[in-house]
Amino acid sequence: MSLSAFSESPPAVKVQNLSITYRTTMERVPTFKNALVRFGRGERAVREIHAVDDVSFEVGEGTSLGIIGNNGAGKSTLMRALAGILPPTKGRIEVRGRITPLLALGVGFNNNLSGRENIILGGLASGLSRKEVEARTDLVTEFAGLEEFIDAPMRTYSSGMYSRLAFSVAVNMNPDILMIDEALSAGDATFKTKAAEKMDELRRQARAMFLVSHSLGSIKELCNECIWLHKGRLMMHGEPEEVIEAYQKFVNVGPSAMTLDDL
Ligand SMILES: Nc1ncnc2c1ncn2[C@@H]1O[C@H](COP(=O)(O)OP(=O)(O)OP(=O)(O)O)[C@@H](O)[C@H]1O
Repeated sequence: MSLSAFSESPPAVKVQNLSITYRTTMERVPTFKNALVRFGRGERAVREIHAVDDVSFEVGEGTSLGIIGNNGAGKSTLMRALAGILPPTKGRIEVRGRITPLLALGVGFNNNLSGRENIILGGLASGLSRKEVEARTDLVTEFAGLEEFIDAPMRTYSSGMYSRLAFSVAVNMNPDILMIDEALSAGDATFKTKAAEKMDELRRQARAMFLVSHSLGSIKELCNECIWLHKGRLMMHGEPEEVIEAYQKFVNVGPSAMTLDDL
């Protein structure tokens, strides 16, 4: 499907020829000896990873965009770039509105601080004033169901408690553009239901929503558009049904596999 089919409403996000390249050193612990050996072989000390490679798309207001693709396809990197955490190596990103930068849930949390202090951190990071964040602290705590633990350091939290708080921060700061990376895996079954309801509400309010998930069922349920990335390239942009079908054909797992975690 062509991109123009989606561009009736003004774009909330416009991505043009975006490339993100990571530069990493070859060794965990660089040594002089290894550097000499590499120099002798004429090898370079840095490795470039083209995590996002010349990707262009537009998302109109009111869109819920699912982002799918195998491990390492570049989904989280694209989300980080959209949130302004990673600068584009090449290309442009235009965003209209305030974005919540809590992506992979809890990125940016400090484990030595209490839950309450991390709510403040997360809120400030999403562009609210301290007063605005403080006014929301009880709501965030209550949504996460962590009233008793909110003043304990986050290192003492279970992983479920951790992700419940991260999700609650992400969704309760009233972002214009909501970005969720695998949110639906947050917490137990009860919390999942609550999370899904909250996402539904936000989807109706937010200017746009981005959801990265390996759960293709969730993408179908929650999104009205979908992009599929493969090795940093945009393979397809269209309606979730058709993009998921093409993706499943591509990975040859058949339509019955709704979760592709092991890819
Ligand atoms: N900080 C980093 N430094 C170097 N390379 C990175 C970094 N983060 C990601 N990469 C590489 O960039 C590529 C894309 O990674 P990314 O995390 O965006 O993929 P993904 O689609 O979100 O994967 P997954 O489904 O496993 O979460 C991978 O090859 C990965 O190894």
